Amino acid sequence: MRAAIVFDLDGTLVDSAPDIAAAVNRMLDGEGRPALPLAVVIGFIGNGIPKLVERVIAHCGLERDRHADLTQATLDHYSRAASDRTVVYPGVVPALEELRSRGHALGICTNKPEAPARHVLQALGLAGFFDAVIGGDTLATRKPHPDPLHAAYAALPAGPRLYVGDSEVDAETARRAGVPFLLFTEGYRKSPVQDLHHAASYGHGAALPELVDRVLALADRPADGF
Ligand SMILES: O=C(O)COP(=O)(O)O
Ligand SMILES: [Mg+2]
Repeated sequence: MRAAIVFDLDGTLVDSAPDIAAAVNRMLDGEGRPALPLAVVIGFIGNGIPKLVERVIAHCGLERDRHADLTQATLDHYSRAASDRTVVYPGVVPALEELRSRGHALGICTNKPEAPARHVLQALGLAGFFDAVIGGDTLATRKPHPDPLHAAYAALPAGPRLYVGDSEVDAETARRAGVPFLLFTEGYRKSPVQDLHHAASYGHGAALPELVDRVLALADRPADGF
């Protein structure tokens, strides 16, 4: 069965938080503010850069009416260094190779803006796996709105659909799109696994190909009601 499998990017395929935190901290440095620890910035990731900056502003007590220019400054810093410290999670490359060799079509639906998302995919050697890349600024809406996910499937050949992600936002997006969700448990999730609506979960990329088979087989049985 050839499926259309769409992946989230940050915290699912790549550990990009160190570069995101570096961009935030360069912006804060420009404001004369101290750097934030990585763990704090990770807690702000998931809804795209504008929301991330809104959370930084609230956390640091910066002026809220600076949101537009602080977002632009963060994006500028990030765009200049989006792949310096970002790494692909273990097992992801062989898993993507295996999924492609089984004939599945792969896509990306991320809240990261599309340009840096494409840059990161290219720089880390992942771009060739994906036939669709939808970023946080590709459409007028972003996750958890289901439209970006629908747009990713629309750009792939028809087939059973799966979404793979790491966060509350991804689980909610899949739920709203009516698509089974595979949860990567080692990304930037904030709540316990059981609080996220998901069909299956995994903690290492190597588990993905078999898990995809299992969830596709389940989804094929109408009584399971995904
Ligand atoms: O940019 C973000 O906030 C999150 O990006 P993601 O959707 O790839 O996890
Ligand atoms: Mg993510």
